[in-house]
Amino acid sequence: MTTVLDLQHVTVQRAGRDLLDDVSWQVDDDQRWVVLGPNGAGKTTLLNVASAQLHPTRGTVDILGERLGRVDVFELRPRIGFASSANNARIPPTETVLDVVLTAAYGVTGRWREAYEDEDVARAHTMLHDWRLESLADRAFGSLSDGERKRVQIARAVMSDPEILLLDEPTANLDLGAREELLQLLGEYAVAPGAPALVSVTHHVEEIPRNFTHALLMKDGRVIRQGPINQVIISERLSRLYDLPLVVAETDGRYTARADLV
Ligand SMILES: Nc1ncnc2c1ncn2[C@@H]1O[C@H](COP(=O)(O)OP(=O)(O)OP(=O)(O)O)[C@@H](O)[C@H]1O
Repeated sequence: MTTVLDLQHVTVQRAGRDLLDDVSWQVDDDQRWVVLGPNGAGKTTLLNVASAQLHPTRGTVDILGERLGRVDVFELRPRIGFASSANNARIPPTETVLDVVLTAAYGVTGRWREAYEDEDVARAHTMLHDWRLESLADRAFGSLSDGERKRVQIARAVMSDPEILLLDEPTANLDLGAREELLQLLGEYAVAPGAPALVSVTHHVEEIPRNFTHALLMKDGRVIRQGPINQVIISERLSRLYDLPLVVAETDGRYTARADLV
């Protein structure tokens, strides 16, 4: 077991506000985390720190054994997979799905004059197969549905064989079928041999994939609770998080929540 993320007393201040407030959190390589919390809780800010995009105002951040502030982030970032809708804007809409995934091997978006190794092309096809994108290989990224784009973002993030994979709301805006398809893939990936540590931000307990092991609850920039998922995603804890009486249930590794307002 290796610790891949280690945040100690991390505070991020912007415009006089604490977006993160004294956050301490450790992720080991065999753990799969879900991060849950209301709008504005600081979840995306936390992922931005964990992906070496943002430095803390106070506290220490070690990612893959390297201390932020001491390491060259341009060497560190290729070791971190980060799939987020915010990255969509960087992908040229005319780029083919195959090229969107393939260019990840070179840390660029937009194919230009790179010469690709056969090995990389073969790996890109494997990624398309694993994330059920093979039939879309030649389609322009800009022509895809939201569900297809989400899978392309993840395939791209996984292409460079990251040591930690961060997912920001991977199932947001998906219809029921697309959501369930992606949750199935993520649940399988969570236990796939050689899969990296996973951290997935979500708004809904229904969107937690199977086989996730840990949960972190956030509110107002602070960690409210963290630990093994079956001790955190429970009625009492979520009711406190959302200031609402909630009934949380787990069936076959999937969760549901509803207000208990009868
Ligand atoms: N650069 C910034 N300057 C000032 N405030 C910011 C900045 N970036 C984010 N915030 C604020 O910090 C808070 C946390 O934002 P963040 O995006 O991390 O929350 P979140 O939990 O991901 O929210 P959501 O679920 O709505 O996506 C929000 O109130 C947001 O408005």
